Parts: sequence; structure tokens; C-alpha cells
Amino acid sequence: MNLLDGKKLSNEIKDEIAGEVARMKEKGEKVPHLAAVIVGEDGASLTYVGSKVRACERIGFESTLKKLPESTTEQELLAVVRELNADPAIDGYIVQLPLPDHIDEQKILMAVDPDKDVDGFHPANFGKMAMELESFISATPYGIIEMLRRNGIETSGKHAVVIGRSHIVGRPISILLSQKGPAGNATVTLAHSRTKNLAHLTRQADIVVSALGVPNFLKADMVKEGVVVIDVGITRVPDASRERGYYLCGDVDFKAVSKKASWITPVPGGVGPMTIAMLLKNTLLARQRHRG
Ligand SMILES: NC(=O)C1=CN([C@@H]2O[C@H](COP(=O)(O)OP(=O)(O)OC[C@H]3O[C@@H](n4cnc5c(N)ncnc54)[C@H](OP(=O)(O)O)[C@@H]3O)[C@@H](O)[C@H]2O)C=CC1
Ligand SMILES: Nc1nc(=O)c2c([nH]1)NC[C@@H]1CN(c3ccc(C(=O)N[C@@H](CCC(=O)O)C(=O)O)cc3)C=[N+]21
Repeated sequence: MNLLDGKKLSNEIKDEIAGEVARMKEKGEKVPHLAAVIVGEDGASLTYVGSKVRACERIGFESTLKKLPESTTEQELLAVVRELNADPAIDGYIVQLPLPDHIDEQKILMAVDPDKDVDGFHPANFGKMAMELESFISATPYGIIEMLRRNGIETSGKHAVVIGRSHIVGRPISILLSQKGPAGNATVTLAHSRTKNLAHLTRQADIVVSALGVPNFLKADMVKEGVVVIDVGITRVPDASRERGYYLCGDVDFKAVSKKASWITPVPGGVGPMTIAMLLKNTLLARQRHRG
């Protein structure tokens, strides 16, 4: 078994971006500026946004964190989005999900300027991605592609089974794996909660991408020998004996599945850190595109 070390690879990518930022500074150019908007006090969301801001500092980006109270109305959030769209200092920004129930997520994501949409969640970017045009590719699927590509894992002609069809992970990674681009040319099956005989499908898979969010869902008897396993799921499982009061658990029964896998991502330290690195990469691209 080979470990797909997202922590290590994300650090390499961040170093590459930091090098580019240093060159920009030397030339007296404006450095990339990422903003993040967070509404409410969700613990996991605060952790992720905190990591994003820290990563910006480490590589020399400017960053702005807009923390809004849970009681923020849809109109108020829309006003913040319009402000960020109009602010020439901001190259890219994200609105952290999930949003409180009283806010229409779709409405907010549609209001983000596609040229600043470094999450790649706007339909203009999703559509361009699907048509293999230049766009912002969502950080999680982009991170998975980079992991496969940089580790030289063959995808061409392979059968990939993706579990989960969300707009931010499952659906876009299924599209990217099937495209002609890097880490593409796979034959893809997209599975979800209505899929019948899932284990029958995953047992045929050369590559399994698990993005459903159910701890230890994928068991060893559901995969074949030599499979490549990408575990996107991250669930906080309450555990009083831990210092933080919880531990992080992936979708994959790592201990058993890793015995059969040729490559496998750990949780934590797999897809999560890659997501942050690719968000920074998209922000660098945004700066370069705005410069023209
Ligand atoms: N590492 C990272 O950077 C990121 C990690 N995540 C993690 O990835 C996981 C998935 O996130 P996200 O895509 O947003 O989740 P969603 O809840 O939006 O989607 C889950 C998908 O899994 C499907 N599903 C649920 N249960 C089953 C089942 N028993 N069998 C087959 N399919 C099932 C659902 O089917 P249906 O459509 O029919 O409901 C749905 O398509 C979560 O743990 C999340 O925390 C998410 C984003 C980034
Ligand atoms: N607008 C928006 N964009 C997102 O990209 C977005 C979002 N909303 N909402 C939530 C999901 C989830 N997500 C993660 C990012 C980093 C880790 C990460 O770094 N995980 C570490 C562990 C972090 C920890 O200790 O909790 C790891 O897996 O090693 C995980 C998950 C981005 N998302």
C-alpha cells in the first residue's frame, strides 16, 4: 500500500505558490488577496476558514475574514457579496458553506462574481469546467486530480466509481475523471443513495472516490485487490476521551481497506489539506487573470 499523502503534497504546492508570490513582490506587483465570509459559529466551518487564513499568511497572500453573526439576513449577506465583487483589492473570495437555514444558498452563490469565484461554485464556472473551458475548478475535485496526477497514478481506461453526487464534490470529480484532461479518460460510474448493488459496482472499480460523509462506510469486502481509494469524507465523531471532544473519521474503513489498496488517502491528512492548497492556487490564478 502507498499512502497518498495530502499533507506533504499540499505543502509542496504551497511552497510553489509562495515562490510565485515572492517573485510578484520582487517586481513590486500586488500580491493575491483572498477573502472568506463566514456566517454563524459552526465549529467545523470556523476550523476550515481558520486554516485558510493561516495558509494565506504562510505563503504571503493578503487575506480578509468577514465573520457575520448567525442572525445575518439574506439581504445583508447579499450586500457583503456585492461589496466584495466591487472591491478591486479582492482577487477572489469564498462564502463558507453551509449557510444558516434562513439564507438561500443558491441565491448567494449566484451573486458571486464568476471572476472572483475561487470556490468554482458559480454555474458559469461549473459549466465552463464541464465544457473543458478555462474556469475555476472547485478546490476539492481539483485537489483530487492533482493528487492523482502528481503521483503518476494511471486513470486512462480505468473504471472509477464515485460515491456521492453533490455539486461541490461528487458531480464535478465524476466529470473531471471522465474528461480528456490530466488524471482523466476514466470510465466513470456515479453512485448515490438510490444506487442499487453499490458493492457490486465498487468491487469492479479500479478507482473509488468516496464522498458521502458516512464514517467507515467503505469496507474491505467492497473493493478489489489493488484499488486506488480517495476518501473525501470527513465526519467529526464525538469522543469525550479526546482533547478536542471528537475525532475525524473518513468514509473508508482505512485499517482494512488499506490492506487491499495500491494507493489510499488518509483522513485527516489526505484530501482536506489538498482542498486548501488548491483554493490558494485558484486565488493566484485569479490575480494573474485580473492582471491580464
Ligand atoms: N476534504 C474536503 O476538502 C471536503 C470534504 N467534504 C466531506 O465530504 C463528505 C461529502 O460532502 P458533500 O458532497 O458536501 O455531501 P452531501 O451530503 O452534499 O452529499 C452526499 C452524497 O452522498 C450520497 N449518499 C449518502 N448516503 C449514501 C449511501 N448510503 N449510499 C450511497 N450514496 C449515499 C448522497 O446521495 P443523494 O444525492 O441521493 O442524497 C449525496 O449525493 C462529507 O463528509 C464532507 O464533510 C466535503 C467537502 C470538502
Ligand atoms: N465555500 C466553501 N468552500 C469549501 O471548500 C468548503 C466549504 N465551503 N464548506 C466545508 C467544506 C469542507 N472543506 C474542508 C477544507 C479543509 C479541510 C481540512 O483541511 N481537513 C484537515 C483536518 C482539519 C481539522 O482538523 O478539522 C484534514 O483532512 O487533514 C477539510 C474540509 C472545505 N469546504
